[in-house]
Amino acid sequence: DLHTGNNGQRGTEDLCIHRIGWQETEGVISSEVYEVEAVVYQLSAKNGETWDERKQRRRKDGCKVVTGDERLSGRRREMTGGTNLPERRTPAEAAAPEVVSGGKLLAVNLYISPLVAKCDDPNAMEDKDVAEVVTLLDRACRDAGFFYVKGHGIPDSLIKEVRDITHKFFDLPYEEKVKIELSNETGYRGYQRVGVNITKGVPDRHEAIDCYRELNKGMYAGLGDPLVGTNKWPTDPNNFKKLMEEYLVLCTELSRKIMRGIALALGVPVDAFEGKIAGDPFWVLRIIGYPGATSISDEGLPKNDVGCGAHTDYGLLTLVNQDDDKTALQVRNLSGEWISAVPIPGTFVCNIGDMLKILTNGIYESTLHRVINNSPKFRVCVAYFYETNFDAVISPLDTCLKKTGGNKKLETAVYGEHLVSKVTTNFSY
Ligand SMILES: N=C(N)NCCCC[C@H](N)C(=O)O
Ligand SMILES: O=C(O)CCC(=O)C(=O)O
Ligand SMILES: [Fe+2]
Repeated sequence: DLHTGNNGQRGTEDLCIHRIGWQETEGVISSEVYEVEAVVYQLSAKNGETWDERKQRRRKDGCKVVTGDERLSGRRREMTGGTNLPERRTPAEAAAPEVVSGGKLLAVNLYISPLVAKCDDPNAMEDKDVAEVVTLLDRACRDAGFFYVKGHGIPDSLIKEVRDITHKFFDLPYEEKVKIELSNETGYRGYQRVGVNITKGVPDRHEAIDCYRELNKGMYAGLGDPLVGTNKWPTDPNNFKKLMEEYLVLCTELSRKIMRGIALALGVPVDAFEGKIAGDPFWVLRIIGYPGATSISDEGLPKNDVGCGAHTDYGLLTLVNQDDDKTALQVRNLSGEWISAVPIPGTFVCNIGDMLKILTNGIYESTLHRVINNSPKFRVCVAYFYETNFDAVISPLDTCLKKTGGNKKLETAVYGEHLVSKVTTNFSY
């Protein structure tokens, strides 16, 4: 961390600049992301005080310590070289919470806590903080198809624990992991080794545990039968299942709230994505590991380094919990360029799925994305997919149809059929 400012002589604030993310190729850092914390105070520093002592004393003195999120509305700025410090921003600039990567607008970085707190309140939109989140959410979904959320209420410690336990599982020997192997007989639930999952005919360089919400045989007139089975949780690490189940509950509730925000953003009733559409949401959890990059295979041939080929997700909204220290997820923007989703600790990367694209008649695009782990280190990602009701019949919402000129751009889909057709063709057997 770098500290700058006026060293407490007589001014009003110090800036504490943390490096919170960086992009690394073969050990060479090409870009870095910083966050700025401002410490507002009136007192001058005492001689010999350390930064932390000073901060503590100011807190005690009733001075306000504000974080980058409160002060800069979550604005992040990517810089190259890592030698320049971000300049001070005007309040107007501070209110523009975009994430920039390689000089381009990548996504909107949303501090969604007002929405999380008030989305079930009938007058939520009268709250100016909620209205602001909703405006930004609309912009994110329209222009980027993809955004980061912070202020979501899921403890950072839990988010990190979920990744840590995932690393522990993938570190186990193959014989241990394959005990919970996925097959068509397990309802496509369980562990798949590297190369078994395929995207557009090409094996992906990832291993994973796939989990789905429970389905019983014959439910929905048998629509879900290929996915019937109980989830195959590892027994080692021993608290794996418990932790993931706790996490699933929180992700489901958070997603429902974000979908309320998206409904407000679209100008449809706040509960438009509940009831028949997603009042009984299906979910998918993929616990994924991507081996570190090795550019040459044992046979001396260049290796396929694509961790997951370009695809869109199938449902409404995806919450991606990714390792903090490797940049691997890439998102294609509206101009067709691939942009890296540099990790921002404590955030989820959210992207829009196929069902939301249909519901909005294309106002929101389902985001094409892929994963390339160029880091020499093993990367994990725990992706939570919030989907519609399994048997939901999905076609554009009236308001969205009107807004887009009245012509249906996409075929009506039954979510469960879409999911089953994807899952049953995703494996190399
Ligand atoms: N449940 C979801 N969304 N899973 C996404 C997996 C994407 C890769 C898959 N092989 C494919 O081709 O779709
Ligand atoms: O690993 C990631 O960051 C994203 C994974 C993903 O896109 C998926 O599983 O659908
Ligand atoms: Fe995906």
